[in-house]
Amino acid sequence: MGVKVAKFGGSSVADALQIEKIRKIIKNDEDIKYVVVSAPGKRFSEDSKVTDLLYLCKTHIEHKIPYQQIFQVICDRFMAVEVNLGVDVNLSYEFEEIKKNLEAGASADYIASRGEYLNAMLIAAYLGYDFVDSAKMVKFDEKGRFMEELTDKAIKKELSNHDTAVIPGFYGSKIDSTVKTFSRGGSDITGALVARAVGADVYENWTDVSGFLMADPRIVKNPKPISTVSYKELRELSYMGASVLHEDAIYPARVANIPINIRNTNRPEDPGTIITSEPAKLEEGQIIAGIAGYKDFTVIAMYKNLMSSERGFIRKMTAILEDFDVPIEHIPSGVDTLSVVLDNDGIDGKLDEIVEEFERQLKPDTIEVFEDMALIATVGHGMSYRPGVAAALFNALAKEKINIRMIDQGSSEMNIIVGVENKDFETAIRAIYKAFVS
Ligand SMILES: Nc1ncnc2c1ncn2[C@@H]1O[C@H](COP(=O)(O)OP(=O)(O)O)[C@@H](O)[C@H]1O
Ligand SMILES: N[C@@H](CC(=O)OP(=O)(O)O)C(=O)O
Repeated sequence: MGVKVAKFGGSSVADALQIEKIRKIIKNDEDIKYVVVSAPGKRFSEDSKVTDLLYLCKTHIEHKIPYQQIFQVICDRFMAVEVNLGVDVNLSYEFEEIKKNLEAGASADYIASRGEYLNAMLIAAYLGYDFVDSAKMVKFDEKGRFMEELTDKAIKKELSNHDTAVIPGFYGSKIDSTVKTFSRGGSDITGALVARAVGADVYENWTDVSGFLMADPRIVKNPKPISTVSYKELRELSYMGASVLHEDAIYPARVANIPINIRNTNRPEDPGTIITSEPAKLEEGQIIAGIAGYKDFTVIAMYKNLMSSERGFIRKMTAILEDFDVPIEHIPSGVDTLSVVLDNDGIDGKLDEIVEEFERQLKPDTIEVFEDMALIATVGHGMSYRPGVAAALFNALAKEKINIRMIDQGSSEMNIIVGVENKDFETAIRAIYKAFVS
């Protein structure tokens, strides 16, 4: 008998009906010993995720606006699940505790984490599994940086006392015991950490699509599924916006060589996508594994005569951004040109000051700023050393009259990233998909 870790995302645990589906999945596979769950997600497209409602309570309190009505909506959702599953976990006590902490000024991370906490308690009671709080196992230092080794040891130690357990995803605790969350979508990371610590044979990630698709199904109609893909290809796609798996969930599985299997809770008969160190198995004639991207970047493009022979240009540029505490996404460069791609959230309103500082310290001949840009990555090991791939991609975009503002090809030749205007994002993805896949 083996050991599997199964993570169920928000849509898979959105209400009692969905939780009944996951019970069937678990009962049909005795190897699923450890279950990681998210907070209830959307039940239909206009619905709210519990995590979003929890953050909303916190912002209401910060702005001294009554939060009780939103909190009641959250309580009602959990109470309906408790009644419909026929379990009793003393929710009214839990709600009172959360309310008390909220009013005493508990952090946004604490309040956001309660969705996973309450859902895991309910699901553990329903499955007859132990509830094990992640705050005991997933550790962050005093600055909020994730502590990999300590976490691995703590999970191993704690779970050695439990044959079967339900564990809330998304959060852990700092050394001072306060709650700290991963970034949004972080339950995928918790699942991977548990899989690594218990030496799972496979890490199953259950969601609402039958695996990784070659493009975002909200943009491309019926994109082809990917049956197998490598950790590296998947990390590129996740990092570039394919939200089905958090980009940081890949590392823990990869170091322990644990295959990740993306599955659909609503269609458990589908095999989904298997992720290992092997490159994507492509159909005859197909050269890419997938396309992903996201919006809201700024590109600052500089030209300076003889830039290529100037010493320290890039160092000075990165030092300026470090001083402003702005992370860099990409640095595409030409002979005497250098662009830097920044995430708008990361710029945090400091664009004018950054440009001024670039002008003062770097003295470029020209400096251009392109706001409202989107980045699109076309990814696949099959692209390496194959002539004509970039040309086919640029032709596809030219045919749609889309301006490419920036091009960046990773040294592995496993991806080509193009920058286009936000307004062209969806059309560009469809054009690339059409050129390479259908
Ligand atoms: N390449 C892709 N393949 C599959 N799904 C994708 C892709 N890109 C974006 N998605 C979206 O990711 C969603 C699943 O991720 P998410 O909403 O985080 O699920 P969960 O709540 O189960 O964690 C899908 O419903 C789909 O709309
Ligand atoms: N509930 C958290 C964490 C998470 O991973 O959720 P999901 O599995 O639904 O993406 C969020 O909404 O960010």
